This record gives sequence, C-alpha cells and structure tokens, in this order.
Amino acid sequence: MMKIDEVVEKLIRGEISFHEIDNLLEANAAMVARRLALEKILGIGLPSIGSTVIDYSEIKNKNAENVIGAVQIPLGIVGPIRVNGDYAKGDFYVPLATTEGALIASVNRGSKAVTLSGGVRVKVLKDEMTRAPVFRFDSIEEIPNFLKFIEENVEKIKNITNSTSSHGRLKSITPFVLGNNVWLRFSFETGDAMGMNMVTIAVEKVCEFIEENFPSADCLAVSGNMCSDKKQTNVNSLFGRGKTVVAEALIKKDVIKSVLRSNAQLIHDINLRKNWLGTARAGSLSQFNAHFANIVTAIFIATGQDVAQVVESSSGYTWTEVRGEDLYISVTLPSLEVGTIGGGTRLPTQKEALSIMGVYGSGNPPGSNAKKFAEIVASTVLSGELNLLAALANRELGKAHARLGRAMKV
Ligand SMILES: CC(C)(COP(=O)([O-])OP(=O)([O-])OC[C@H]1O[C@@H](n2cnc3c(N)ncnc32)[C@H](O)[C@@H]1OP(=O)([O-])[O-])[C@@H](O)C(=O)NCCC(=O)NCCSC(=O)C[C@@](C)(O)CC(=O)[O-]
Ligand SMILES: NC(=O)C1=CN([C@@H]2O[C@H](COP(=O)(O)OP(=O)(O)OC[C@H]3O[C@@H](n4cnc5c(N)ncnc54)[C@H](OP(=O)(O)O)[C@@H]3O)[C@@H](O)[C@H]2O)C=CC1
Repeated sequence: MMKIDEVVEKLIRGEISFHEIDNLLEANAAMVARRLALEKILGIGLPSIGSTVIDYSEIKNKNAENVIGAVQIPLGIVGPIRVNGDYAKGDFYVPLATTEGALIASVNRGSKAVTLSGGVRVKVLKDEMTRAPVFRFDSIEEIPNFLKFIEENVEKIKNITNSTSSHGRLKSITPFVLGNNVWLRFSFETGDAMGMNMVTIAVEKVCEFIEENFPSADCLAVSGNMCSDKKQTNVNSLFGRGKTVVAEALIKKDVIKSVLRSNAQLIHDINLRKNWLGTARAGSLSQFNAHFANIVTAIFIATGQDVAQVVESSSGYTWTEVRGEDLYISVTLPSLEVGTIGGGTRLPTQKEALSIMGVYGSGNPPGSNAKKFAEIVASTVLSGELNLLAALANRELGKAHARLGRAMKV
C-alpha cells in the first residue's frame, strides 16, 4: 500500500484520477487522500466535509463513488402523530431533515392537531415498482403478434424474473404503442426495498429472452421513460408507482380553533381555490397540493431514500370537506417510492432515522415494513398540508418564516 501523501502528489501531478485512488489505498484512507488532493488543488480547506461517521469501506461499491466525506443536514422530529393504518398502528415520531426554518414547526403543529382529533386513517392501495423498456420494430405489421407473444409467455417471463430476486415478484405487464415502438411497463412487488435495482436487473433478463425468441423486437433501452422514474408523468399518477397511499382525518372544530387558530370553512375555501383552482390555472397535471414535496423530501433525506424520486413521490391531491364545523381532510399519493432496506437506508444516520419509526430493515412478512413506512409518510404529509392551509388562513406564513427561517435577521 502507498502512503496517503504520495498518492495525493500523484493525483496533483495528474498521474492518476480520483477514482483510481481506491486501487492504491484502504477505503477510508482513499477518502481522506481524495479530500486532501482537492483541498490542495483548490487552495481551500474542507474539514467539515471530512468529518463524518460514514465508514467508506461500508459504502464503497454500494452507495457512492469518488467520495471525499459527507454533508450534514439538520434533523428535527415531529410528533407524536397518531396513525391508524393497516401496518402502522400507534403514535410515531417522524424525523425530518431540512434547512428550511419553520417547516418542522409547521408539520409539528399539524401533527398535534391531527393527533388531538384522533389521528390519521391510512391505506396502501397498491404496491408496484415499474420498469418499461422500449422496443423498436421495422414495421407495425409485427406489433399484434408481439403483444400476443408477451401474453402467451407471461408465466415464462415470471419464472425468469423469479430467478433474479427472492423478493421481487412480477404482477403485471402493460403494453403501450406509438407507431413502430412498443413499451412494456413491468410492475413488481419488491418487498421492503424501493426496488429500482431489483426490477431493472429482472427486466434486463426478460429483454434478453424477448430478443432471443422474438427477433424482430429490438430492445433499445431498458428504461423507455414509460416507467416513469424520476419524472412526473400521467402514467405514474393514473397507474401508480411504488406505493399508492390514501390518508384521511377529521379535524375537530375545537382543535381547529385552539391549535390551528382557524375555522373549517376558511381552510376548505383556501384548499379549493389554492390547491385545485390555482394548480389548474398554473397548469400542473398531478400536483394538486400545497407542499407534499416539503415533507416527502425531508423524510427522504433523513431516511436514505433516493431523493430524485421526490419528483413523482410528491405528486398528489389534497381534498377537504366541511362536516358540521369540523374539517375532513385527505391526501392521496399515487406514486410514493419508499424502502426500508437497500439503497441509502443502510447508512448509519439514515438507519437510525428509520429506527425512530420502528421501520428499519426487513419486515415480517417481507413488505410490511415498507408499507408501514409509507403509511407514516402519508400521515405526516397530511399533517403538513393541514397546517400550511391553516397558516395561510391565519396569514402567518411570512411572519413565521421571518421568525424561524431567515439567515439574516434585520
Ligand atoms: C411556525 C408556526 C407553527 C407557529 O405557530 P404558533 O401557533 O404561533 O405556535 P405556538 O407557539 O402556539 O405552538 C403551537 C404548536 O406548533 C408547534 N410549534 C411551534 N413552534 C415550534 C417550534 N419552534 N418547534 C417545533 N414545533 C413548534 C408545536 O406543535 C406547538 O405545540 P406545543 O408543542 O407547544 O404543544 C406557524 O406560524 C406556522 O405553521 N407557520 C407556517 C409555516 C409553514 O407552514 N411553512 C411551510 C413551508 S412554506 C413552503 O416551503 C411552501 C410554500 C408555502 O411556498 C408552498 C405554497 O406555495 O403553498
Ligand atoms: N438500477 C437502476 O436503474 C436504478 C437504481 N436506483 C438505485 O437503486 C437502489 C435501490 O434499489 P433496490 O432494488 O431497492 O435495493 P437493492 O439493490 O439494495 O436491493 C435490495 C436487496 O435487499 C435484499 N432484501 C433482503 N430482504 C429484503 C426484503 N425484506 N425486501 C426486499 N428486499 C430484500 C434483496 O434480495 P433479493 O433481491 O435477493 O430478494 C436485494 O438484494 C437505490 O440506491 C437507488 O438509488 C435508482 C434508480 C434507478
């Protein structure tokens, strides 16, 4: 093994690249050498980035490349939130990682109102991760035969996918046609994993089988964007991706008054004019909500989810009704992509964050932990939506952020 200083000098002289340091030093020494080299090249110090609890030997070839350290983000908790789900039952503290002052306080007040009103009822309606390769044909002539071929070979295709994972299970294949192109949208149950690696590996194997047995089908790309990963699309909103979750709560008149300092009619009116009319006028197809993205992102960062999937995981709908003087509120998230095993969930702080909610790792039966987690996320989203609508009704948004969320106080 070379010494760190020698490796740093080699890199500065341009004799090796950053990632080649992994071949010359033990994992954690390599992380330090990369940071030191970068500091010398740029003439700056990066001691905070270098100070991390992450053991690079644990994440090398698993979670990130060219690692020089880590960034830290403040982590707060909200709750307890009372959740009446099929998997999550009881009172939960939820970790939120954010740098937006007032956000945690906001969701916390919402969770207080929800819990005092008896809690959130929540259901996971569908649980399917998708991958959709695109196939090109010379002519449309072959397409009906191709669709028939897929239909007749579903069992064979299932056997192929079963051979690549003990948790991924193919549920359905939905074809879409445009001219001489066909997309096959494969939907899988993926246990407690979010499932993108699992599903991609399985579908690549299926594509090999298809090309061997139906040679006029040319699989151009294993992801043809009808999946749709990390993109907000109608196909995700209509058919779902990951978990499709719906949650509801009835907020009592007294709680609306004492905790949220508002009334049901005003909150409902703001929901209709802001989240429905305003969104329609602004031209969004799937974001009829106030700030799902705030809550989903903060939980995703805290718990090691794939943060780019906030794009579709934060799409959804907030619905309200006035019942007497109480407020009925529901949130629907068609494509909430979460896992409690795999990906970034294994990092030390993310693992602890999942354990705050009692959802780290494999569930018994498999899949139950991820569904429990999805129910908690949706309940937290509902708390955040309720509170922001109330805060807007009270005209306290600017005031709250001036008090809790400004770097430069005047
Ligand atoms: C900030 C509050 C909650 C104060 O609200 P308040 O009623 O003055 O607070 P309070 O001191 O009376 O306390 C009431 C409860 O609020 C919570 N609470 C209160 N303070 C804290 C705190 N420091 N830390 C943690 N929790 C806090 C806590 O639950 C507390 O109960 P307690 O625990 O005392 O029994 C309120 O003014 C508020 O919610 N404002 C709105 C802020 C907000 O919602 N921001 C969201 C982000 S905005 C954004 O990013 C998206 C947006 C808006 O642009 C999207 C769009 O266009 O719609
Ligand atoms: N490849 C791609 O195209 C993309 C990948 N990603 C990345 O994919 C990663 C997530 O992929 P994902 O497939 O979720 O995770 P992993 O690739 O980490 O796979 C999960 C692993 O956990 C095992 N496992 C053990 N217990 C369980 C259980 N109870 N439920 C489910 N699996 C279990 C699975 O075994 P087994 O399979 O044998 O059952 C599998 O090996 C993230 O890092 C994300 O950023 C994101 C987008 C696209």
